[in-house]
Amino acid sequence: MNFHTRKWVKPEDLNPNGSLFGGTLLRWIDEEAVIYAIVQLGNPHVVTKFISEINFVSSAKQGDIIELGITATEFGRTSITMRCEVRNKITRKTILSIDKLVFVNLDAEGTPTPHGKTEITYAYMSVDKFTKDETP
Ligand SMILES: CCCCCCCCCCCCCCCC(=O)SCCNC(=O)CCNC(=O)[C@H](O)C(C)(C)COP(=O)(O)OP(=O)(O)OC[C@H]1O[C@@H](n2cnc3c(N)ncnc32)[C@H](O)[C@@H]1OP(=O)(O)O
Repeated sequence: MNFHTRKWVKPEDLNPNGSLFGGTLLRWIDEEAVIYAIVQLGNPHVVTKFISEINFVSSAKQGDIIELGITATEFGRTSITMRCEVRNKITRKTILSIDKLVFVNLDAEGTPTPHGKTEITYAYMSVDKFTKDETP
């Protein structure tokens, strides 16, 4: 799993207990996951369909740097399924895990449409970004 996105937990991200708001973290994950799905499927018309149990394993506090990891686990006909993990960048302690996030590939009318993908790729709109060995 690649942890591409890092976030610095700031005062505006905190709940009244002083730890990272769960809803804020979920918003960051939804955004990260949809960008991943758009890149993998090569289509900007993608929606969140299903998110499985969310396990808030440990909390993050102000000043922590956290990183979001997403990987595709299954390519369906019109859907892509991903797994997500969030961890503390310094300690590597897991903050959250989600086993299943399903996004659906849509046509211009908003109808599910086959994406034709079967495996993880490293290209977007036919532009190769890196080879597998070069991924950060
Ligand atoms: C590089 C960057 C460029 C950026 C460039 C700009 C981009 C700029 C655009 C940004 C975009 C942002 C997007 C943000 C993310 C939202 O915020 S999306 C908003 C929240 N989500 C929604 O509003 C979706 C609402 N739901 C729906 O509209 C309909 O349920 C859907 C998604 C059209 C699907 O309809 P449906 O009748 O369920 O369709 P159906 O054909 O039965 O199933 C479709 C697939 O879903 C699967 N599925 C259905 N139900 C389930 C379930 N409960 N569990 C698991 N899978 C299921 C099916 O198995 C099927 O998969 P495949 O077997 O074909 O692989």
